[in-house]
Amino acid sequence: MNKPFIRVAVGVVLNPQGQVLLAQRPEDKPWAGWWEFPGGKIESGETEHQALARELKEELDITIGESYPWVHFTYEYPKTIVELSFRRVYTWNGEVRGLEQQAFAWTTPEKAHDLGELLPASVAPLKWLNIPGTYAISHFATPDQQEAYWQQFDQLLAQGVKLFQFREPTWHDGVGSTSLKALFDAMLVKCHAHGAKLLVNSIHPRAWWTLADGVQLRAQDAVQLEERPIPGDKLMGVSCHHLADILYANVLNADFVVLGHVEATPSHPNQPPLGWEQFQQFAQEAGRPVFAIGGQSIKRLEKAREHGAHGVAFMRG
Ligand SMILES: Nc1nc2c([nH]c(=O)n2[C@H]2C[C@H](O)[C@@H](COP(=O)(O)OP(=O)(O)OP(=O)(O)O)O2)c(=O)[nH]1
Ligand SMILES: [Mg+2]
Repeated sequence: MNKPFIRVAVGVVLNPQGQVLLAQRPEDKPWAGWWEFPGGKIESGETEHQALARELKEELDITIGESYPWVHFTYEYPKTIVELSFRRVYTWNGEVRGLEQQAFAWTTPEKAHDLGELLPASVAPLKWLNIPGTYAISHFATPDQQEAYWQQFDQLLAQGVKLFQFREPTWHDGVGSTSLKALFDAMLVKCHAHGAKLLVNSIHPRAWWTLADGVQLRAQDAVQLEERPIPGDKLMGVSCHHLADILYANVLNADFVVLGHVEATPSHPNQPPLGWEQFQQFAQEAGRPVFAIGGQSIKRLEKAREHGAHGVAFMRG
C-alpha cells in the first residue's frame, strides 16, 4: 500500500520569555489528545508561510507577522508520511484562543514533556530549541595573541553567547599538547561559570571530547565514523561544505550542522562562497538545525534566519 504523503507547515511560536506555544490535537482528528506545535496541511498553491498563517488563524485566532524557515524533515507514521516544515514566529497580533476547543500552553522545551504525550515528530524539534543561536569559535592562535582572545571571549560572554567551540589547529606545540590542554581547561571552566557550553573540534584528542560539552566533527572525521561517537546528552555538530557532508551528519544523527562558508571569509580566501541560495537549498536537506558560517556575526543573525539558518557561527564575528 502506498502511504499518503502530506506536506505540513508547523509553527514554532516563541514569546520574549523564551517559551513556545504548544497545542493539544482536537477530539475529531487523528492523534487526538496528543500535544504538538500548531499548524496544518499546506493546500495547493500556498507557500509554507501562507499555509502557516492560515492555520494559526484558524486554530488559534492569531495573525502572525514574519515566519522564518527553521528545520525541515520527513517523518513516517504507520499510516502516513508527513513532510514537516517548521517555521519560527516571533511576532503576532491577537490573543491566543483554542478555536477548535483544544487546549494550548506556553511552555519551555524541558517542561513540554509534562503536558502529556507529544507527537513523535515534535520531540526532536523541542530539543533543538535549546541550541543557542550564536556559536563562537576560539582563536587563541599563538601564545602572544592569547590575551587578545580572552578579552574577546569575555565580551562574547557579556553579550550573552552561550555556545563556544575550542578549535586551535595551528597551535605551535601541537593540537594535543599540554600547553593547549591548559587553555582548553581554562576555557571550559569559564564557560561553565557563565552557563555556556563548550564543544571541542575533532582535530583535538578524543579524550578531550568527553570532558567538553560535546564535539564539533570536521567533515573528514565524520566520514570515518560509523556511529555517533558521544552520548545523546552531549552536543554533536558536523562541519559541512557540500551536500555529501550533510548526509554524513544525518547518518551520525548530529544535533546540528555548520554549513559554509556562505559569504566571503578571510579564512578561505581562494574558495568561492556558497551564497545564500545554495545555503538554503542544502540546509533543507539537513533535517536538523543548521548554523551559517563564513562572514557571519551576531549582526547577521536576522539575514541568516531568513534563509533557513538556526543561527550563526563565527570566529572573528
Ligand atoms: N501541526 C502539527 N502536525 C504535526 C506535527 N508533528 C507531526 O507529525 N504532525 C503531523 C500530524 C498530522 O498528520 C499532520 C498535520 O495535520 P493536521 O491534522 O494538523 O492538519 P490540519 O490542521 O490541516 O487539519 P485538517 O485539515 O485535517 O482538519 O502532521 C506537529 O508538531 N504539528
Ligand atoms: Mg492542525
